[in-house]
Amino acid sequence: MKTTTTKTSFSLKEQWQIFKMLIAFTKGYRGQFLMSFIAMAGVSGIAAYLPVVIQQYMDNYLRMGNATLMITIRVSLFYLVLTILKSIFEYVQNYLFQMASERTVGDIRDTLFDHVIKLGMRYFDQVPNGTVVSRVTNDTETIIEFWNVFLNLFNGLFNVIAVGIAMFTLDWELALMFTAFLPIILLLVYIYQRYSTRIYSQMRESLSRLNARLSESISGINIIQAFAQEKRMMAEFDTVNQEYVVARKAMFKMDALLLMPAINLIEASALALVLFVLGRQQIIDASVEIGVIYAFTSYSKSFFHPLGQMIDSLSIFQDGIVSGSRIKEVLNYQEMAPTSLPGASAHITDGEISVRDLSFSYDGEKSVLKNINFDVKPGQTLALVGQTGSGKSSIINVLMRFYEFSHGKVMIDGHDIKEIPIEELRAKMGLVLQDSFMFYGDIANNITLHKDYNDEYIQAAAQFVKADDFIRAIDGNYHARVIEGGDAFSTGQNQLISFARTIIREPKILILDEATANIDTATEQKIQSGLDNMRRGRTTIIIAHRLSTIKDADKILVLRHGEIIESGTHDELIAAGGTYHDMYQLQTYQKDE
Ligand SMILES: Nc1ncnc2c1ncn2[C@@H]1O[C@H](COP(=O)(O)OP(=O)(O)OP(=O)(O)O)[C@@H](O)[C@H]1O
Repeated sequence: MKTTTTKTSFSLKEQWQIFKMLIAFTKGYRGQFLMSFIAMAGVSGIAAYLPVVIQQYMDNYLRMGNATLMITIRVSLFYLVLTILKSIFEYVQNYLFQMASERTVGDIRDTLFDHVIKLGMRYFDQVPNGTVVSRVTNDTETIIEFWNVFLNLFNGLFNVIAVGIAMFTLDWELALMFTAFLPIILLLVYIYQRYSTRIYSQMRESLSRLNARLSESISGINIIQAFAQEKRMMAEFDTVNQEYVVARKAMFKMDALLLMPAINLIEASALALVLFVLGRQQIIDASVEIGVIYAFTSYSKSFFHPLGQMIDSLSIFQDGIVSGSRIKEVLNYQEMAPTSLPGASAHITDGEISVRDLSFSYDGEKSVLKNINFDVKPGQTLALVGQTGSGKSSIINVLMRFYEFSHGKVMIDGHDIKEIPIEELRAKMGLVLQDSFMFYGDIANNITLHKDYNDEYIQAAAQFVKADDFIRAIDGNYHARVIEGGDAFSTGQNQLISFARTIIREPKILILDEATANIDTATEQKIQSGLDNMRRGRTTIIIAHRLSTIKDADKILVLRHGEIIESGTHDELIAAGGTYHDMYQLQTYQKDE
């Protein structure tokens, strides 16, 4: 399945489906949207009625010369009350609409996050982090704008209806002249829609190229600087930036030409025509009511302007559809993280592992593990060695159930691994990776991961893995701030914290995937005693490139191209004089040199 779309134009049917998906999110807030539309109808009604109040005052009183002070005050007060009422309706309309659309989009964000956090690792292998972030933030933000399109759309519609009724009531012939301009507006909508779709899609594509270039540059900044690639990156960025500027220029040109100026022109023409007709009538029979002229002059603005806003919104509609399609795509991605079988209830008690005929592939095509068989008794240590890409981490990925496997059997304590609930599996298998991720918070939170352990327990865990000394030496001790990613501490210190995080959960099985690879040999020796403490009495699987660190393992498996090619203890493998022997010789030789 394709996971990231760059598609920016959609057929009507596709647009309708995306629209339906977005509309489904309004479910809990339809009452608010409805109330907002009712308030909007009120605003349009009052706005259309206000000129009638003035028109009647002018034609019935001023023109007739019978406007008393009392009448004038009454008309003014009436006008004032209507205006205040209109403002209240406007407030209700905007407040409810914005509230409902913010809440809807809040729900979309939650739904997206809840979905993404449960997705299988394959999704994250295929989709760059920046893209996932953009789906949950930028694309949902666009949906707020998208709802505003409907605000403008209904506003325009209510206005046309209310002003239309008012105009026809006042003078149907003049009203007909105004409405005769509507087909021109429709033509404008058609032309604008045709050009804007193309121009906006070009603009969005160049913006997404710009974002991609930017995020690539920032994530690879150390490599860019180390290899003196700044000039090339600047030139490439400038090219995509210029493309974006050109696309935006095209959009401004189109907007400047087609939007408000065109609407203003139509409005002025309609008004000119009406004035011409009224002027002629005045010359012929002096029957023109001055208030009607006033009313039609105000209507020309309120009739055509909301229509202009409606056209302006059309491009945002397209943006919303594109963002909606991306949101839909994420929600439709159904390859979830592996789960246990329904009703799974097995427990891990001793930590005995047995793997039979395990084959595994990430993409369903290329096998990265072929026919893997091994057993680890409780408390034993198994080491996996082999060249880069030989499949060591893939075995861990299968054991941790990060990826689903389709061939073979993995048993823990005699239970099929799929019969063990995922929570039980993750609670009893302690994983330490090469890069220990630190969460925003303090050291204690990073050890407990917000589970309820008391302070003594936290300290005991840190002492056990030899992390206590360094933690006590820093300001704030266990409550020292940790920034996301753990940049405040050294790699070794981060690793010690992650050991404490693992050991506090008292796992039955320990998995160390190059846990000391980023640490210098001197620090590694210090950390080693912490690691030895962790391993004692626990089934342990270790991946290590430095073979000196796994000499004491009960069994060593040597992998090549996803297959086990040698298996035995360090002494047995050295005696066998095979690949392990050569690897060990090479490392010892390099060290001696
Ligand atoms: N997430 C993934 N998606 C697709 N293929 C992958 C993925 N991770 C690893 N591979 C492929 O699977 C094979 C085995 O990789 P694996 O990471 O298990 O090797 P490794 O022995 O742990 O290597 P290293 O020592 O470099 O960590 C490699 O060919 C690799 O390209």
